Amino acid sequence: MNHLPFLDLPAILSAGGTVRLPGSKSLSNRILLLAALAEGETEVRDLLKSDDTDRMLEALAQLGIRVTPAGEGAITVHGCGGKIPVKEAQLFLGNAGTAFRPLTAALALAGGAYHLSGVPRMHERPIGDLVDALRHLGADIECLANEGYPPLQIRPAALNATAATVPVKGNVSSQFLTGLLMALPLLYRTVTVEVVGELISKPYIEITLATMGRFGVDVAREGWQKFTVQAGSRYKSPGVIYVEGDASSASYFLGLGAIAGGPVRVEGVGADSVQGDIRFADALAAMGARITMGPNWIEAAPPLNGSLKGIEQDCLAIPDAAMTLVPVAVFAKGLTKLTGIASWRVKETDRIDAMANELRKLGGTVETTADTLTVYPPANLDELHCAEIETYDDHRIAMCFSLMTLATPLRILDPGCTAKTFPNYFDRFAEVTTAVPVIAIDGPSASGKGTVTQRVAEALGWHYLDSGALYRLTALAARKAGVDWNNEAAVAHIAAHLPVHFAGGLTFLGDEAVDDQMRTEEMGIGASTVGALPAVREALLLRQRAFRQAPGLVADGRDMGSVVFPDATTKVFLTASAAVRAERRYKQLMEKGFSAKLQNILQDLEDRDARDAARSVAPLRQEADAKLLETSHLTIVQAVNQVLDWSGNKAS
Ligand SMILES: O=C(O)C1=C[C@@H](OP(=O)(O)O)[C@@H](O)[C@H](O)C1
Ligand SMILES: C=C(OP(=O)(O)O)C(=O)O
Repeated sequence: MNHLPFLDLPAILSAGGTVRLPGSKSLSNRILLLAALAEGETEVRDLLKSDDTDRMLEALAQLGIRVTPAGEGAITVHGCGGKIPVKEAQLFLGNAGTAFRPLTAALALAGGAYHLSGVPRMHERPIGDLVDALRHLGADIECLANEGYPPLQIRPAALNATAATVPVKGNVSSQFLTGLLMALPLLYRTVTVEVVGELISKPYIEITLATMGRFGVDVAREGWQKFTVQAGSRYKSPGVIYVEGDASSASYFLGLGAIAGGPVRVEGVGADSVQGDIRFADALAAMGARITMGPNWIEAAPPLNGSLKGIEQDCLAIPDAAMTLVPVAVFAKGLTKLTGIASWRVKETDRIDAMANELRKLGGTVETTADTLTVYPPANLDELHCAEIETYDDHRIAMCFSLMTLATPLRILDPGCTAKTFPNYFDRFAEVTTAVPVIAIDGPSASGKGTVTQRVAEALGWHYLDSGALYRLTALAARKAGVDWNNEAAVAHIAAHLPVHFAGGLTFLGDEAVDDQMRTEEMGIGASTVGALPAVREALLLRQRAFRQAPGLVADGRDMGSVVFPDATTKVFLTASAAVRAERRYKQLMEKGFSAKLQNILQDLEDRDARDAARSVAPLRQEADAKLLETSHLTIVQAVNQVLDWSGNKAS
């Protein structure tokens, strides 16, 4: 599991390949609960292993349901035949709606005392409409903090034996109707659920009915209005049951296939799926993507000619996958308006605000209302820029924004939040994407690496990063602000907010071109001093990674291959003897008309080498995977050609 505070994603050039999907969250948690309530043993195969299913499994264990391993990706649930063994328990259900809502319903009718709680956000997610329906049936449920919200205390109650119908509202979440339907067989009498008003997320009710059917309970229905569970309905184990791949998880890869070259194929869901979120593929097709489908797979590729086009899409039936249309829309021509998404506001976070805020951080243009979100794609993708993406403990925000790497590198905060439904999402993502290549050239001061790096970048038509310049600029900015170079916190603050930009071959700090000021020996010492401070290196990390833009980057520094771009496609350690470097620096200074003493330069270089090699953070050394380029006896052209040769790229 991923507990990193952040994950920096490089920009990507393209995506293609096949992804085997993890199991469906919606199916996994329904199957687990029904297998627990059923008579007999159920072997569940391809179960999703994630936070949400772990919460359900933990709850079932506490309720006395025995679950035993049954080989790779499979478990056996020993059903209780409708009689939950443990009559008193405190259950923590995290932020799993598919655990919280159905367990509330089942336990309210189970005749025990149960305390149900979740993460703070779960206590802000409404459950009042389900509680009202269960109270109508005679259940004793207390909302312990705020009426209509968890945490809940359920107590044994004399259930109302005469209520033949139970009304439930379904305009906030379909999980209320789902929970009620799944629990009704515990009443052992005929009850009809009447849906009051609008029902959202309808396809999830189909998943519920289909799963109940697999466990032997057929629900009679009148459209979307009435659902009747007959007396005598009992869950019976189907023996072995397979969990389909997750159609919502598929959306990220299909979205990628549609925008980034493709094709990308997902395996585990397809035309035969019971999950409504496969209809996300229709929305992509409406945007012009090429979609093909088999019974158990879906493939997406961009339009053959031209680009995707914006659409207006009613998302009421695909609330989860619809979020993926937001990043996809950025790469389309014309605006995309998503409607019917009011429920986004009561999910893992307020998803309308979260998606809009984070897209704006990258430079995107978004408009929102209470129940719509409109994306205005930029005229030019260059308008988008690197930023830190807040994920609000919402797996889908983290996964959605990974698609934005087709435009810019970015930082995902708390990437581990994908564990709610897709623990190793970013590994799968890396497997089907090709990151922008980086040639990392590290080496000591005055080795000539700056010149070689620039020439390699020019030859390839790639971007160029002079990372040393960022350290020099930090030292210069600190000096201008009167901040001591050893004041770590203050210098790190300056580094994080450095108003730097590079234009016309010049380096600007604010409005001032500072190339001459930063290229002095003194600022060289400043760079090495501030560069030894871990907080400063940390503050400059994302700024450096932001340079990794298509078609490629050639980066010059001291920790390019080891720290900043550990996945660099080519790593070079470029050096020369101290004597040769001192001579080169001496000549440079003479040419610029500065006076200097060769012996002093040599001494300074040797001191700096020692300081750089000895520092505890990112010490200067040749990494095991870097190729050594000793340039003492090479011309610049020879050195450039050697790097080009190692990188496998030809000059453009
Ligand atoms: O029943 C289900 O499995 C789900 C129903 C949907 O919720 P709403 O009905 O609250 O929209 C969906 O967003 C959620 O991820 C899973
Ligand atoms: C809304 C979601 O989850 P939950 O099952 O907790 O409602 C989701 O997975 O997007």
